[in-house]
Amino acid sequence: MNIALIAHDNKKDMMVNFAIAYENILKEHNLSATGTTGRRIMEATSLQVKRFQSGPLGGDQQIGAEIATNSMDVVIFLRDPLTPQPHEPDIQALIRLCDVNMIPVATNIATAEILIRALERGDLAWRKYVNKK
Ligand SMILES: O=C(CO)COP(=O)(O)O
Repeated sequence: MNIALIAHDNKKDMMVNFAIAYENILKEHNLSATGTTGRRIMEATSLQVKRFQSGPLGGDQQIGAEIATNSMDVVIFLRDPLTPQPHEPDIQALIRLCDVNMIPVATNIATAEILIRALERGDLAWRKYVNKK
């Protein structure tokens, strides 16, 4: 499965802890991330992560392009709803495209935990059968 990992600055420690806690599950998948999130995950774990641009510099749009072609299977995006983001339109567009393509997306840690356990159980195996680019 192709998994996107994204976290706003106030949620990056949480994302790093998530990646450490679930490293054994995540290592079985193809991981992508926005620039800084990906760097932080790779510094803290032995996971290999394909890094796009930093979010405010276009990383959300790059991952959005993957989502638009239905090439992401799971998106974990730990958003900070209490801090204004300069690239808010990019964030909204990314989440909208998940809904367009029915891609499972978690925007907080509580849902992220549920999604990763669903992934481990094989509940997301149906993603293999959707049309990809
Ligand atoms: O801003 C982000 C998502 O909207 C995250 O980008 P970084 O991982 O580069 O900080």
